[in-house]
Amino acid sequence: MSNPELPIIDLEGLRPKVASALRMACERDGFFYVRNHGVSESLQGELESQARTFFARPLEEKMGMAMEHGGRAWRGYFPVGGELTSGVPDSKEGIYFGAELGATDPRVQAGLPLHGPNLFPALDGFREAVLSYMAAMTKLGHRLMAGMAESLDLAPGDVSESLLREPLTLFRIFNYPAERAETPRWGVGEHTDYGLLTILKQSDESGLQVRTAHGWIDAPPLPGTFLCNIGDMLERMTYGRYRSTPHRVKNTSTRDRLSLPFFFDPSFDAEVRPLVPRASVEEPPRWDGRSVFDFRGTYGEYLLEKVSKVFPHLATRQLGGR
Ligand SMILES: O=C(O)CCC(=O)C(=O)O
Ligand SMILES: [Fe+2]
Repeated sequence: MSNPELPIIDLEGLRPKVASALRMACERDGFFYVRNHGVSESLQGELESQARTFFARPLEEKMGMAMEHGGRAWRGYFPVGGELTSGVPDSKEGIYFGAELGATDPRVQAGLPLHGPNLFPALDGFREAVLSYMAAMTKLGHRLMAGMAESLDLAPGDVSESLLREPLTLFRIFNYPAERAETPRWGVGEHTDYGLLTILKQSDESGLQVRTAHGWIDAPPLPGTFLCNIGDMLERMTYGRYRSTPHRVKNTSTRDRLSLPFFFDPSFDAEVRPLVPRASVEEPPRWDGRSVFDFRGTYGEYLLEKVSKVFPHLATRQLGGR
């Protein structure tokens, strides 16, 4: 199931060349690697080593910053089995982060869900590494979305003004424990991502699989690159011309697998509307039988509906019974 075919896009290439490579990748599988992305290797190394140190701590200590303590900001640690995909517990543990907002921020004062301060472990340098990495990823997210706009023959402002005034940036660090069972469980079941763009860093262990038109293929880590994929909102904006493609994870290696997805999503209050003319192609059938076009409302509402399914218990308690 290995596949060298997901394209690798060099971001230092000429702009029109990058735009046409993005167009081809997004019309095909919606998955592509990027190289020459400008994010420091030493920062990535530091973050990975901080993350490994954290996950190696005793469960009791990690539970000290569990998501139950994160309130409406929806931040913190969840243990193996704590998150569900399509109702089934995932074989992974992880930490949820987002933009660091203090108590005086108007959005926090207004009690807006998913906005607020992060929970950080008491490890020297952890907080700094996460915040620097999120800043670098936000910059890369804007750069990639400018390329996406160009790839759709849109002016940069068409996307940035309507959707990216205050992009919602979510960052997760996952650890998929080495599975010793003969039939390893799913680390994450089949799903699509909710927003615009996911930029993924993986440790040396493979495990991610992508459902292309030709069947499931592996999307292993490649040195010096990030793996990007587009989410439901980009599919919606383009009437399905760009694909939000299902993927899933199984760690079959004998080592724990770390993955660090960064989600670059529309502003919470943005209503995501199609930005390109409707093509004559039929909408392809979706993995979950639901259409990304039926939904009416803001991106925030779409997202809350999704997260309340993956953490039903927390959603009732912390988001007020959604
Ligand atoms: O761990 C991975 O490689 C991917 C995780 C993922 O698909 C997600 O968090 O949406
Ligand atoms: Fe995903």
